[in-house]
Amino acid sequence: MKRKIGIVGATGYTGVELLRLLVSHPAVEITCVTSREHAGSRVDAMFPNLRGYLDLTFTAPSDEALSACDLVFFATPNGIAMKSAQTLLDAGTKVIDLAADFRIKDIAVWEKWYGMQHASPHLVEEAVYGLPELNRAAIRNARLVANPGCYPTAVTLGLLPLVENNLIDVAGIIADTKSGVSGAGRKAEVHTLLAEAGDNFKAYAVAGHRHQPEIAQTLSTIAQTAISPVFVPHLLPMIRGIHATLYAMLTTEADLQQLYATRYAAEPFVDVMPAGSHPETRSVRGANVCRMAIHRPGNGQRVVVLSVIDNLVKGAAGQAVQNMNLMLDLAEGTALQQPGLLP
Ligand SMILES: NC(=O)C1=CN([C@@H]2O[C@H](COP(=O)(O)OP(=O)(O)OC[C@H]3O[C@@H](n4cnc5c(N)ncnc54)[C@H](OP(=O)(O)O)[C@@H]3O)[C@@H](O)[C@H]2O)C=CC1
Ligand SMILES: CC(=O)N[C@@H](CCC(=O)OP(=O)(O)O)C(=O)O
Repeated sequence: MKRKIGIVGATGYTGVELLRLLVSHPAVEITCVTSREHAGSRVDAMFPNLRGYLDLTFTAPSDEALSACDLVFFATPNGIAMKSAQTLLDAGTKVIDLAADFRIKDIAVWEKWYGMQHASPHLVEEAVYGLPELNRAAIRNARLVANPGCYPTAVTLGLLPLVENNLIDVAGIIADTKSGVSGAGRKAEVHTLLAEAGDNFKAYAVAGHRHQPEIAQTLSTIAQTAISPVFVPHLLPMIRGIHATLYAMLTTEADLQQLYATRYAAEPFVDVMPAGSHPETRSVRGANVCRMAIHRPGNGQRVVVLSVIDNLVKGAAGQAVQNMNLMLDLAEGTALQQPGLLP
């Protein structure tokens, strides 16, 4: 029997990306999709790319209706999933939150960065951080998964082999990252207007961005020492994609190409390119892949890792489906095999 899936916030960019991926999934059936604004409208009237794939109408969010699902995705702003998660878990429904409600283990840190009181701090400890390349076994057994942020996915995967093997000066890590505007979601905001973001390029949140503590938490847990990297995001005049340029100083000599190739050899959704390559965001557009390349400029001690993802796929909905597959004991790559969309 197909598993019943619900999506809260199905009219947003990550919500409609979940729909695009899940309509071709052979083992699941989407049974409940919510929108407060568009309740009562047909999904394919709003998203014609889904015509012929989905015969469903948006409903207003209701914990009772969502509790009939085997698994529910929250593709909602921060602070929504934390209000419903306990009710759904009590009903035996698994939960994946694409927002940040369950990502940060230190509640005080979360409340500082997200500017609100946590509604279910007791669930944060139980929640598994949904980066399969790090936590696959725990995700398989989880009822509640915190899907990672988009920038943290690109940055963490790019740095993982160096940090796991204690090869770099962790005090000097710099994560210089750039995102397309879909990373900001579908809501109307001046800074994502074509006339503002198009033909323009700028850094933002240099003084502090909420993904910095998320990256710091993961890297610090791996290294078992406090790591607080410099993290600078930029807004690129494109729609999908994140490019992270990661800088660190080697403290121990190693064959980095071999190290990365070995670390990710069994990972279906991480691609380590040949030494000296330049991964492009368009090579992962629409694909659930983190593609990376390792550089040693001048063969010195400086390491530069280039890491690209589609923020809506490996950075959000694709990673969430990968986690769903693990949680429902399905083949991990089901519905996630599409290559990137060129040009
Ligand atoms: N965009 C990206 O690249 C990434 C986004 N994320 C995170 O995923 C989440 C969703 O992002 P994104 O799809 O971009 O967001 P959008 O702003 O595009 O969509 C938000 C969705 O949530 C619904 N919603 C808003 N408020 C509520 C509420 N109070 N209760 C129930 N539903 C609500 C909206 O529909 P309606 O108002 O009609 O109910 C809409 O469908 C966010 O937390 C974001 O930070 C994570 C990684 C990457
Ligand atoms: C370009 C852009 O605006 N990106 C967003 C990415 C954040 C995001 O998606 O939030 P979570 O991953 O934490 O849910 C930002 O910088 O706020």
